[in-house]
Amino acid sequence: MNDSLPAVDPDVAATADDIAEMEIRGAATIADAAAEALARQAERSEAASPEVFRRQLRAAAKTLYETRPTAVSLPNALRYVLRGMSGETVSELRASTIARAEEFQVDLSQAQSKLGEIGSNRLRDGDVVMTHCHSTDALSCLEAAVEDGKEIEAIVKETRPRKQGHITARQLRELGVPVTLVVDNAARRYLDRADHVLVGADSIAADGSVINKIGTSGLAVNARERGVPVMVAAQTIKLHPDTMTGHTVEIEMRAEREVVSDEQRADIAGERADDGLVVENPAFDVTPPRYVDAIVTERGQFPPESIVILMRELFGETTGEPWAP
Ligand SMILES: O=C(COP(=O)(O)O)[C@H](O)[C@H](O)COP(=O)(O)O
Repeated sequence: MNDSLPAVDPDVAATADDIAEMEIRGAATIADAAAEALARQAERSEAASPEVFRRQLRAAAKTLYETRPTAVSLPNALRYVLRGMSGETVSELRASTIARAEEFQVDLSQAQSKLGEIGSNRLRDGDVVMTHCHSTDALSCLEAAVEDGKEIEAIVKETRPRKQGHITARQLRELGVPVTLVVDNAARRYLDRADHVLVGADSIAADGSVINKIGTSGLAVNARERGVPVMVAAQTIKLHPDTMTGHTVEIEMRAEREVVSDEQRADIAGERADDGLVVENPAFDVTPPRYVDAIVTERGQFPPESIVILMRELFGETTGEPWAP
């Protein structure tokens, strides 16, 4: 049924471009923007029939879905909004879609606050927390701890190649948290000072594996070796339902220019042709459950091995593609 889906609203196309180019990034923020884009598509639609309206919304969902493959919050958001599209007329469909998108956005924000309260209970006054990348779910835990009056210090990994650690450092400084910014290679050395490693997630698999920014798995292994507990802050929108039926999570490979410029590549390649030089840039990696101490969600904290129970409760066994009729 996806043949000849109609063109999407320019705002939807712009949101899709922003997600692909990482102007909009981070799993929760992507989900929020995707729900918002579907609402815009519904609002602007001039469909002459309910069937045309539904096809436009499916086309918008497909365009958004195809931007980045790893954060499951994106298809989960699209599926949630499209499943709430109901009514016999275009105006009923429009109203239900917009209402459902708004409900999703409100739930997302409330889940993050709730998760933050739960996660902050793991943090004690005076704790030092090491972070990786930039996660709004992880920051929610730190913010709640600070609001509770706890003195928290942060060691923030830079997170090459895109340096999302700078965003984390800036937001932590806004909260008044003392920050030590370190390059990724310094993480093991600074783990000696850390009481927790705190990261977010793009997807959580049914076996409790955590898919997050490249470098998370190495950090978790080092933390285990150093005896530092690893806490993953992830709303249930990050649970990947397809992994219950054996599917794996696709790891996004991004452009080599994020790692080396054309000039740098030419310099490395030297006199030889480029063929022998390969630059790989995986954006995410998989941390096995044995290196994770707790997954903190808005439904409570879970040992990674038991997350599948929550996943079954929330998603059932079947999912399907977000835009499937
Ligand atoms: O890996 C990243 C972002 O990767 P990118 O910068 O490539 O999108 C974040 O840790 C998760 O998405 C969780 O973020 P949040 O808690 O905000 O959902």
